[in-house]
Amino acid sequence: MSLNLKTHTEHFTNPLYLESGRILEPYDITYETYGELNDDKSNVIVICHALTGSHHCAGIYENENKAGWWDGLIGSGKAIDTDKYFVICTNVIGSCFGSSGPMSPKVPHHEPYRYKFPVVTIKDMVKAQRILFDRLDIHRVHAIIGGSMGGMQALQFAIHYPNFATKIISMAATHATQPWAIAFNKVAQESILKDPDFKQGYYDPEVIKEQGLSGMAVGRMAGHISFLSHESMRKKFGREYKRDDGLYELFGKFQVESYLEYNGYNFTKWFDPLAYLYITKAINLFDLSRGFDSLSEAMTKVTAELHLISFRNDQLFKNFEMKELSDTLTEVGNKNHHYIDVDSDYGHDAFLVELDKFQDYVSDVLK
Ligand SMILES: CC(=O)SCCNC(=O)CCNC(=O)[C@H](O)C(C)(C)COP(=O)(O)OP(=O)(O)OC[C@H]1O[C@@H](n2cnc3c(N)ncnc32)[C@H](O)[C@@H]1OP(=O)(O)O
Ligand SMILES: N[C@@H](CCO)C(=O)O
Repeated sequence: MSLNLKTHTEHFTNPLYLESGRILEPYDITYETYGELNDDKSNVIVICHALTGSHHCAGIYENENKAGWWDGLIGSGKAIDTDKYFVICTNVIGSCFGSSGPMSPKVPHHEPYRYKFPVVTIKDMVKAQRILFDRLDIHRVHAIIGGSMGGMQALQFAIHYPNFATKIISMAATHATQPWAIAFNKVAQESILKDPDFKQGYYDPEVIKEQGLSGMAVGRMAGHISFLSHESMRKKFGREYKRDDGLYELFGKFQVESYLEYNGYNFTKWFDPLAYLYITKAINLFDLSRGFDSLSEAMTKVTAELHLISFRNDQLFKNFEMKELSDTLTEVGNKNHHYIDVDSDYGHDAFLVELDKFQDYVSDVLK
């Protein structure tokens, strides 16, 4: 069957009350759907994206050759089967792919918000999605699935909207962002802020897309180190040197250097620097226990069937962080959660790359 990919943007004029006490008003949410909604609306699956992801998680747009970021997992006959399920993925607020973010026009003068955009949290991102689903007249879903920051959103749904999803799968995430991950984000943030072409937030986005922003490129290189692992880099690149570069040229490159350079500079052509600052801030602030006396108290709210998936060699959100969450659920008497540690060397981005290692698990959970 056809994927039935549709992209939409909804405009909201009611205030969105944020965790910080600030208000976002008005705001837009861009989202994508795949498959068909059934008559009793019982076949909805929500997908939540990571730091630099977007609502485009499956299929290929006309005139493009790159598929959505979880295309291997979502589609006709795939683990998240769009012949059966109606899949929705929204772009989070604070991002740069259609939903309101720091470069969106601020009413009444319609100049971009830039630093005037409020800090948003993962809880705010989830709240905005919940408001969208209300508008779509969807009040309960079969499952919510996400990886990395998407996994954080899935967990936030589990404690703040416990009756919204029957099943929740959170992978490559944590219950609270740890200093190691905040440190990598700090390198990226500082590199962006200190780049003179960032112009203290008053850059021209078209110029950045054209010329790149070396600060952001360097920050993203640090990010890539945290998304891979010692083992996967060794497997991917070894000590291989770029063929055309002389070994004793100062700027001759190892393949790993070439990889970081390519992905760092390429990134600045498709992602907005202010959105990177805002979303990394949201990730840093993530702590499921905020607003509760403890993580244990937060976990007592969970009623959905909850699946926690870690990746053995994830260097960003270590596998034991998910185990801690699983142990806490057990301690508070939750009998409806499952934890698996996927045997993978790849590192954090295994949830994007090594689909074969967890797709059967996902499809079994959804049955
Ligand atoms: C989850 C979400 O919500 S979406 C976020 C997903 N997107 C990102 O993380 C953006 C960055 N992209 C990536 O890191 C990767 O493309 C992944 C993780 C998505 C996929 O990884 P892989 O399939 O293993 O791709 P790989 O890492 O080999 O290649 C990535 C790019 O580096 C390039 N590359 C690989 N090796 C080298 C090298 N030695 N020198 C230069 N470039 C290289 C590839 O050609 C590819 O380029 P392209 O993106 O223009 O096609
Ligand atoms: N590499 C992915 C996951 C990061 O957590 C991204 O950039 O969104």
